[in-house]
Amino acid sequence: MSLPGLELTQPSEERHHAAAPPSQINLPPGSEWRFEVAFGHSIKVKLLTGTAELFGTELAESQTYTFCGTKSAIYTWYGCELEVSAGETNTATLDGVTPTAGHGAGGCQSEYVAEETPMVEYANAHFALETMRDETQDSGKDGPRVLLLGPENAGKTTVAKILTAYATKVGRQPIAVNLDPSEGMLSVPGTLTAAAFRTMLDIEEGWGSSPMSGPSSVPVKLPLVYSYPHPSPLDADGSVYRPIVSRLALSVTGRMAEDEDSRETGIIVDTPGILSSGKPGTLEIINHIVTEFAITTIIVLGSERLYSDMVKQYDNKPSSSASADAFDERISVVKLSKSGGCVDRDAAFLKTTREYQIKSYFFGTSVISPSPNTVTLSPHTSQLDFAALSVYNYTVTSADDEEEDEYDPSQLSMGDSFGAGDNYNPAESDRATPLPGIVGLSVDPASASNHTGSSSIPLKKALPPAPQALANTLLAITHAPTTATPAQVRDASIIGFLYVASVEPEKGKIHVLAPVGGRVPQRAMIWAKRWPDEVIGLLNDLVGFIVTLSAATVAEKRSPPKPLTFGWQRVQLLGAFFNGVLLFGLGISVFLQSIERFISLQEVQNSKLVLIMGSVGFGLNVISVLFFHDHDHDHDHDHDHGNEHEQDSVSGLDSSSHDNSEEASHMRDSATVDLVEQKVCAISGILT
Ligand SMILES: Nc1ncnc2c1ncn2[C@@H]1O[C@H](COP(=O)(O)OP(=O)(O)OP(=O)(O)O)[C@@H](O)[C@H]1O
Repeated sequence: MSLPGLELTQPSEERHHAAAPPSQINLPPGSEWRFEVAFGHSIKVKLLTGTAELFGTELAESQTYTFCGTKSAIYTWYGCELEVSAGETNTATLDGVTPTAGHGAGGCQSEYVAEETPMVEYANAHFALETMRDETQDSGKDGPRVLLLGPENAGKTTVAKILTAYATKVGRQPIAVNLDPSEGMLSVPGTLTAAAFRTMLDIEEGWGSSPMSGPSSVPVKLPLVYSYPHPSPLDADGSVYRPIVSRLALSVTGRMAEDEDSRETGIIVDTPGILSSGKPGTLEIINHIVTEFAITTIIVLGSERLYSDMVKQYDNKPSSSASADAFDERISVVKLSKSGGCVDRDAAFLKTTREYQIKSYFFGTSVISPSPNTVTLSPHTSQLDFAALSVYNYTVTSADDEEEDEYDPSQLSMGDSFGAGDNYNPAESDRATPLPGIVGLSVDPASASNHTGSSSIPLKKALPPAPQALANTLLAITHAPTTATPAQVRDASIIGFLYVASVEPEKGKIHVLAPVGGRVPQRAMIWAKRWPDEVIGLLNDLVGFIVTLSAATVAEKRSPPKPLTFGWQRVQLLGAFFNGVLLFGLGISVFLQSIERFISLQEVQNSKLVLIMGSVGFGLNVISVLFFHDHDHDHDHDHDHGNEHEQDSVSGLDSSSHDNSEEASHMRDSATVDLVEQKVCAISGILT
């Protein structure tokens, strides 16, 4: 909307694309350059001289890094010079966000140099942890287990990244754990993850990428993912969150027991800001995490009150580790300053970030800004019979939203958690033993039994007809078999995700987008009905993006030519064979002509036959090449062909291959082919 005379119109395309000239930024030692870039616009940053790091990960000199939709900072210990220039402005990236280039260097919305930073404190925290790690080598005890607490936007994730990056830089292998379902670490939002970091983090991508994101210049990390499709840990009074945290802690402890490097280095746990809000139930969840991960160091950021509470509750108390008594292992509570650079991210920015995480899971990082370092992926569409799927849905009440789902415990089978063959014991898994010496946080046994009883796992199987609400949401494919009990489904780790593009209840079909081709694994799935929020028209939004990419990215990346289908390969091989015969025949013919007078006429006739055969071969080869291009072109635009492609992907690979994540990643790598053709094909398939 515009007001006449005030020129409050939408910024023009020209203004979007007006590239600011490259700026040079000189950073004195111990300072940082803070910058904010809007979604849809990108900036390019190059380190010209000196050394610099982004949240602990060092920038390479003369390498161009592209940033888009980010609020970040580049710090230097010894001083450096940066060159900042405008990148591309992509108008077809993300829905609901108008790409705007700001007035800062390179089109940043905001950018400035800050000389007061808490980086020395953070580095000291790292060296203190290093001292503890060194002690583990001699004594045999486990490395430090660090818990980061603080309100929202206090910089917890940033400190987790810095401590992880510094640890990997000195050759350690920390296990980073993300317990914040509102943002995914190496995964989509709505998950709790853990990953062992042996190699550097990704400057542009934050934590980096997993093998499911395709090839990457930075070594990929393999995360362990559990589904928690709720925005807050307090949903259902933590009765869903706590068992999943226990499960994750069990896996992390198991890894530490088997991996000497991880055991020595320890773990770094990032938490959601709501745990530090003082709301009812938050202290119980903090206690659960401290107990399950046998935390030894609690770092509090940006809240004096929380720090004081934590000191009272935990400081100098023995940790819950089995070896705590033997080594006299005690918890220490530490306060670190919140960086002045921490910015509040509004709801729209966070929503767009989540959308980007989901889109990039399926389409690659180039979905946000095509650049040489981004990856373009090619997901597959398929049509599934809903009745053949085993889809589970959490039927719980949100902390913020009282009217919710059809939670009716009577509908949940009593045998679900204690059924034959199910050895799950909620008393063990859901409740952590309170820390010795810690009082005041024990949970009321009545309320505990409310959530640990056999009928309390609020997971219900979604029965046909397929609910319309499935559209535009994610399905998490678990490792649990389709016959698993709700407890097993909840406790199972995740293989991958499907995006439900549309639902046809009358036909009992759903159209899904999968990161890899082939048959969808026959496993139990968890429907992310509540969280992450709907991503409307994931496919439709991308049509414009694909067109843009066809000109920019595909040409730039010079992707390898699409391999021929087997039938056309045979035609071309035949043509090549005839070509060979032609050349050979030509040679023979010339030879025979030259000695014609010495041999019989019949042989000369034969040489002419060879010549004709060769000509036919040449013609066939030319036709096959021409036809291949025609076919390729048709493939892009023909709806029917899209349907054939869809059928192929449904009846393709056996599901067992999906169990192995490395295999899946390999499949994913091989699926990184010409985007334009495959995407249009996928879209034509999904729209019909
Ligand atoms: N020194 C800094 N300069 C510029 N931006 C920063 C700095 N430190 C953190 N930020 C940015 O501030 C925002 C909030 O930081 P961060 O995500 O680390 O907070 P958090 O406590 O983990 O938040 P939440 O609890 O909401 O997940 C992020 O976008 C982060 O990149």
